[in-house]
Amino acid sequence: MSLHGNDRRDEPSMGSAGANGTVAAASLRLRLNPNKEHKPEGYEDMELDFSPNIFSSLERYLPPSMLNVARVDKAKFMRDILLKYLPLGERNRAQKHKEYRQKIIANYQPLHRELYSVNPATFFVPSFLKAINDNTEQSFRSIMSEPAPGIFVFDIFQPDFCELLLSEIENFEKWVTETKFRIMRPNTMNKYGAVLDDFGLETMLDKLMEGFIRPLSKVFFAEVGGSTLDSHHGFVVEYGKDRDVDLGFHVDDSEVTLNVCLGKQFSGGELFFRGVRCEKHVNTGSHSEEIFDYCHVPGRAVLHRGRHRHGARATTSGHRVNLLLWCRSLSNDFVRLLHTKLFWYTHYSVFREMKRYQKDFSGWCGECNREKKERQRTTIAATRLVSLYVIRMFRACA
Ligand SMILES: O=C(O)CCC(=O)C(=O)O
Ligand SMILES: [Fe+2]
Repeated sequence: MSLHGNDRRDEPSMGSAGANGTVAAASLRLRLNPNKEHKPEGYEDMELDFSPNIFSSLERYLPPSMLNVARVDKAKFMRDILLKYLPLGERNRAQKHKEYRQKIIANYQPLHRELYSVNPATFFVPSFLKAINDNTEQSFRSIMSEPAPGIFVFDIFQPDFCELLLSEIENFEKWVTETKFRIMRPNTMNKYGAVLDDFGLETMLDKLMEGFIRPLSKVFFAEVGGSTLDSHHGFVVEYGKDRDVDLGFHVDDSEVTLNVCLGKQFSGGELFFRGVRCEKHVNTGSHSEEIFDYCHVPGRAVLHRGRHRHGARATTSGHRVNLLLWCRSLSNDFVRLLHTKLFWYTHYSVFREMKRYQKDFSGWCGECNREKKERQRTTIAATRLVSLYVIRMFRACA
């Protein structure tokens, strides 16, 4: 079992927290709880080291005195805090990656500019759009099926959008071949595919996550950080002849994963799911009720927890391209970590690191859940035994 990740891991380092609901980070202080009334600003148009969404969600943790200062000062304040806890190696890596991206963006000419910002009416099928606009659990359920617990399936993209995106990807790959540019693949398990964020689609995908996937995750995956998704890794995987064949059993480096088939014609390539597991239980066996296979349909999305173990079977003919959006929750957990003295941060999810310090994930890990039930059964059985014993004692004395 592998963590299907594109990022490295680092060890936590320690620091100190203040006593009054704010964190002393040298002279920098953040609130312990977010100010829910405060409406954060957008940071999309600014040159920042982290995703604009992270700044928007972190803004709710600013001390009251900072809330009304100029946006650029708020951004600087938050950037300083984030950089302070980003390990040096990680900071260098992030800088190199930024330069890599800038080189691509300066040289690659997009084919379909209309893809680079979200246009709901041309991107999404009307049923999906209506459900998102209605924004209720009932409206979401009306367009979704849940063929296995925690796996949601629904139509999302219009065929024309899928075609346009496929042709943009082909155009990018043509450019890569012609210029012999050495691109980074989406992650360690793929030899093919491309990172959409690297050639200009990051802002569009951020909007897709923020406006269309977070509302769903807030309802269905709140216990794993679904309501605070604030950054993503967006890429396509490609299977078929001269491409990847299949994908091994893994968990994603995400809190919530959106997987949409863009096309084209293919057979095989089914996803197989085998239950949700925390870090400790990731290699445990699966139970019959956790076994679920799913066949991809172009334009259709599968939404699941990143910790829902899965893999993809061989694509036996044709060519399959899927869009993957690994959605992550960084800032809220970053603040909580500051307050719990675990002053540690990298641009991948701190939420998952926190799990190393927690023990019971029975809310979503199948195995923790079973262990908890087992503990409850044992406790009940023991209590009964003791009661029986006491009753017998009582009767014997009477
Ligand atoms: O091929 C697929 O549909 C699965 C891809 C996947 O699970 C991943 O990239 O994390
Ligand atoms: Fe995956």
